[in-house]
Amino acid sequence: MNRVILSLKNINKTYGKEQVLHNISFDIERGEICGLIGENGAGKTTLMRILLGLIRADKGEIESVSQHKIGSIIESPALYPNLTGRQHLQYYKTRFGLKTDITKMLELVHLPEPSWDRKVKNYSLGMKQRLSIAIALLDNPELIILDEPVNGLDPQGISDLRKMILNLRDQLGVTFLISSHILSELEFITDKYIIMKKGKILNVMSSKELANDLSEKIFLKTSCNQILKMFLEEEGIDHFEQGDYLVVTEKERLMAILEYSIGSNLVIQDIYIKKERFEDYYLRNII
Ligand SMILES: Nc1ncnc2c1ncn2[C@@H]1O[C@H](COP(=O)(O)OP(=O)(O)OP(=O)(O)O)[C@@H](O)[C@H]1O
Repeated sequence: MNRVILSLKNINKTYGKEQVLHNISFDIERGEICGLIGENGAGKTTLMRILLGLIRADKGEIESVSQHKIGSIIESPALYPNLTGRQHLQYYKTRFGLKTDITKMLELVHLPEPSWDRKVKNYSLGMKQRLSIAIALLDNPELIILDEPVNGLDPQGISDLRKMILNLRDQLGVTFLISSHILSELEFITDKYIIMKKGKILNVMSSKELANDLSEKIFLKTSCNQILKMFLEEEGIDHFEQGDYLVVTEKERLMAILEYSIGSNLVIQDIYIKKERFEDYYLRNII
């Protein structure tokens, strides 16, 4: 079975004289959680609106599962302050002639039961997000598109949203395309990163590839760092000093460093390896 459920080929979009999307191409596979990452103005929202058929691309092709199987929360969803959560789902269910079990949807998005019959004007932002996702799920979509869903949520809200997205993927097999301008917000849940800059695709990489790309540094504290430093300089091993530590950026030279230290009777007082944070990688490579 073909696992690709959405395939973009050379999507271009111009507003007036400004070309905001340049030859955007990538595939999304069934059940994947894809992070669409890019700084403000990179073109994420424009691309998502094209995917949803809200605006037209100037050029390019989108091959997808049937359009009605894409759910989305792309702009602040139309929530009515004086309706309850349950009434919202009932309203959309009737409007679109659906047969979905409303209680199941409310449970799936982990909206606490006491709030089901409370007016939405009393909901927190996180609860509104969950209700919006429940609405998007009503039509049993294969793909859900979320535009910056993390915006405005506190750390607990972000963690709850991540758990909910994983649950929906695992329980219903829903595929997600989620935009964010902060890489670490989607860390731990994203299978694939689609990284955009100034309307272009900079990179499409799996989370594993990204993890391998994160640099690692060895922090070393010995009984005499000066002796070790001389060795590093002689051998041309890239390093710098930070407080009591020598920091080596070439992890593959670790064995040589340890052999030298032991051979020179240096006592290794502390050693640890620190992996680059997602955010630093992002700053180093993307912005
Ligand atoms: N309706 C429009 N008319 C003219 N220009 C537009 C329109 N919508 C977006 N743009 C421009 O297109 C570019 C991409 O905007 P877009 O909103 O897609 O980026 P984004 O990555 O979603 O940014 P953000 O993270 O700020 O939401 C920007 O330069 C923006 O000013």
